[in-house]
Amino acid sequence: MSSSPFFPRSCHQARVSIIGAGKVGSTLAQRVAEKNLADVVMLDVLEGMPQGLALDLMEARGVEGHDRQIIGTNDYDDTANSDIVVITAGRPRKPGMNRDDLIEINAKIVKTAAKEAVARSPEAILIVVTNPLDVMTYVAWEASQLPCRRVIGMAGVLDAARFKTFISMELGVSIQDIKAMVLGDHGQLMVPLPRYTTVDGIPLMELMDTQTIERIVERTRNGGTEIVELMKTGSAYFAPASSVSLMIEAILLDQSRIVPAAAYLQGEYGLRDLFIGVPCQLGCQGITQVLELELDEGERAAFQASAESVAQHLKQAKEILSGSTLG
Ligand SMILES: NC(=O)C1=CN([C@@H]2O[C@H](COP(=O)(O)OP(=O)(O)OC[C@H]3O[C@@H](n4cnc5c(N)ncnc54)[C@H](O)[C@@H]3O)[C@@H](O)[C@H]2O)C=CC1
Ligand SMILES: O=C([O-])CC(=O)C(=O)O
Repeated sequence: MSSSPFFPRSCHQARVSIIGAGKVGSTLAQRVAEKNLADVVMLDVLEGMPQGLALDLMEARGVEGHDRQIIGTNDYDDTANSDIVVITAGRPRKPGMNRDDLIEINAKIVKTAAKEAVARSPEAILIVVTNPLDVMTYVAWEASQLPCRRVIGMAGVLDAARFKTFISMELGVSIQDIKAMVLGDHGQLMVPLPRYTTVDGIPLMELMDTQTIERIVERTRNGGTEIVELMKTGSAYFAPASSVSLMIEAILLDQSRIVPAAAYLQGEYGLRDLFIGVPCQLGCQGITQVLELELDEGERAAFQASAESVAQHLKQAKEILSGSTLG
């Protein structure tokens, strides 16, 4: 077919595949397409559902005015040659549950999704969203057999966004002036770092008393739970989708941004062989650098406790996947 002047294509149209077209996946598809970052393929096990959502998003183009292609599918072949694969497939938690309660149900889903998607996009960068995040990122990495720096877990951008939100609400200042850092697992033991958090360069500790900071840190740790308890069915998806979209933008535009994300540690922070939230530099190769922050005694102990919890739950996931605890 001769190329038409009415349908220009750049020499490389970036393509993002999203495995799991539920709340987070479909909201992310909208963000990626409407920010004009990439064409999007949404895959789900439910027949017709990703196809219907994709058609709806295609029709929105008539108003939003972009030319991105959005495809819905149940077939992994349609995800081939993606630049980025995002895994959002799996169950969200219900009120009263911890994220770790999802290990059993989500480990097999994530393992299959990573294997099937990366087999068709061997050059892709893999971003994992499914909970429990740090453990599922490890499961996806092992299944995909990708180099570790091309597998990244999304949580820190979201946790830091929540920390920034609560600071901005407390001080009545624009969120644009706040920089916040959160380390550790995406769970009850996450480690928001007030010492590395600033408002237009002013250390947070000069603007708030210790008690107020402690209250905001606790609300940040409970950020996901607060929404689960309010919603009753399902969990947060607008801020999670925005957070993944920021990471996709950093990678596709090779922005060298520093964001907290779950990365594979190989001796950094004295830890090995696990994924956990640390400051990472993101570019077109994935994680180009893991930054090691100087931690004081309390911060180091909190990070260590967080890592121990991830290691313990990772062991549980490995046992489930090897079949040794299957009844
Ligand atoms: N890392 C983070 O910060 C966050 C993680 N999450 C997690 O993301 C996951 C998705 O959350 P939601 O989108 O709200 O859930 P959802 O239930 O709306 O969507 C999940 C989708 O996965 C699909 N799915 C299930 N098994 C599949 C398979 N084998 N292959 C392909 N698709 C499959 C389901 O049909 C469903 O459409 C949950 O595990 C949730 O806990 C959610 C928010 C933030
Ligand atoms: O709370 C949940 O289960 C979903 C999630 O990870 C979050 O919103 O932080």
